[in-house]
Amino acid sequence: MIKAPNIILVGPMGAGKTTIGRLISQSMGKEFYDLDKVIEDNAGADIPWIFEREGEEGFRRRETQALASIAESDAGDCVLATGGGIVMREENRDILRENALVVYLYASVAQQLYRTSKSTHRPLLQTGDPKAILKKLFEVRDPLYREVATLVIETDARHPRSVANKVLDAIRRHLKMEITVS
Ligand SMILES: Nc1ncnc2c1ncn2[C@@H]1O[C@H](COP(=O)(O)OP(=O)(O)OP(=O)(O)O)[C@@H](O)[C@H]1O
Ligand SMILES: O=C(O)C1=C[C@@H](O)[C@@H](O)[C@H](O)C1
Ligand SMILES: [Mg+2]
Repeated sequence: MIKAPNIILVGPMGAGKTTIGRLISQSMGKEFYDLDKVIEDNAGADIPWIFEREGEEGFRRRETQALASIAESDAGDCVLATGGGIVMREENRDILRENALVVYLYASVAQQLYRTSKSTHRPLLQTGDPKAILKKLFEVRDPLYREVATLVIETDARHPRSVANKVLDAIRRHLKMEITVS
């Protein structure tokens, strides 16, 4: 049997990367990592604290280090949920493309807004009108998510379990296709 590669989920805040990542890791029998959590564990502090003390630039440095160490070392054995801004650095996009099967979880701005509205742990949404911020981020980032992704999965109007099943089906189909063409 051909071993599946590392699976990395990208997409905006509230797309469901953490939720869906955990579900598909269980189904695939792979280790699950959430990059935001890895960054927090490495720093011994939470994301709002890192943004406050080190600025977004400090957070992005930590994010690149954490991504590189997981993507390049955990050969084929993990599902990694990233943070919404992972595609902002070209260096990160190269790591993503070279080391994993990347899945873009697409969510409309309306869904992003709804799903992020119940929590206050995302510093970028604390500085103004969340809808306008999410819209602006989406305009910049949607093409970058598409640039690194092998698979794009729509998540609006779907229960997390149903999104997870859709992702698993798409991965299976994709890997079979890779086997027949190579
Ligand atoms: N398909 C879905 N339908 C409805 N709610 C969802 C769906 N996916 C995730 N959620 C809910 O949306 C919220 C945000 O999900 P989650 O934290 O998984 O997003 P994320 O993509 O990891 O965001 P971030 O980039 O900020 O880490 C959670 O409360 C989760 O339960
Ligand atoms: O969209 C972003 O830039 C971010 C998303 C979160 O997952 C965290 O990684 C952090 O709050 C930044
Ligand atoms: Mg998350």
